[in-house]
Amino acid sequence: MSETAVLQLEQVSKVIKGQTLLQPLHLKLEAGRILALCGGNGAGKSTLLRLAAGLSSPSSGTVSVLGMNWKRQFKRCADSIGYMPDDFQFGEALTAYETLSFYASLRGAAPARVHELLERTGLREVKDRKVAAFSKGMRQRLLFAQALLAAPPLLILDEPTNGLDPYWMNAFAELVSQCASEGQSVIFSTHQLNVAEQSADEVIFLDAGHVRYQGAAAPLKEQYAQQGGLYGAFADLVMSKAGSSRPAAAP
Ligand SMILES: Nc1ncnc2c1ncn2[C@@H]1O[C@H](COP(=O)(O)OP(=O)(O)OP(=O)(O)O)[C@@H](O)[C@H]1O
Repeated sequence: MSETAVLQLEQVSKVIKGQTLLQPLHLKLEAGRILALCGGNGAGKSTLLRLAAGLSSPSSGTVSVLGMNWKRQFKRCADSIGYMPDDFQFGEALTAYETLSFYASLRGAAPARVHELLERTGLREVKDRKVAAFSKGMRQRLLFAQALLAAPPLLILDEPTNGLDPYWMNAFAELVSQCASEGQSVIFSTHQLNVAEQSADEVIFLDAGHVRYQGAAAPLKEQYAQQGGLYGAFADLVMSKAGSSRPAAAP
């Protein structure tokens, strides 16, 4: 008997006002796997992640988390995910510690978890500083810590490395790999193919709502080893096609 997928999309599409943002797609993410969603601006990455996070309803098909349908078991699905949106404003009057403690109380996470995550995301030293004084990268790390609070089975991260410096971009890859080794599944979007290269087991290349590649990262990395790995693969399978979205960042 096959294991229940942590995230499953079956024949899912998204159409808004007659415009197809996402062509019908299937996706199955197993426990402990990391999936990178790569694509240029407007490719449909956030659209897909919002569907996975139950924040938007599919125009066709079904989205389920651990075999539960978002429509029928919203609360249990919501309790099973950690979500990091691509744009989010924290309450600026609170410190990093207060902010994370606030979300911890909403998610039922222990105070010790707040300290642990401040440490893991490099924010312990600045925990008593107001979030208003945080840089973009520090806010991103706080947002990432927020998603990890309840140690959910599924992490849905929209552009998690946006604004991170090279050290933290590398650290992000290590952090998600650690989450996966502890059994959590991760789906994240990125423009940075080097981040996908470092951490993803599986990749989806999206282009104007179309899936151009979906599958294991390893054979693609091997096939395009002489052309820069996943960057070379993306250049060949997406960027070289007429009418494709703009290039993603080079490694
Ligand atoms: N609510 C909406 N109504 C109409 N069009 C929308 C809506 N949300 C997104 N779109 C369009 O859907 C397409 C995909 O948007 P989406 O935000 O999913 O792309 P993305 O891959 O996350 O892009 P980026 O890398 O720039 O963040 C874009 O053309 C966008 O303009």
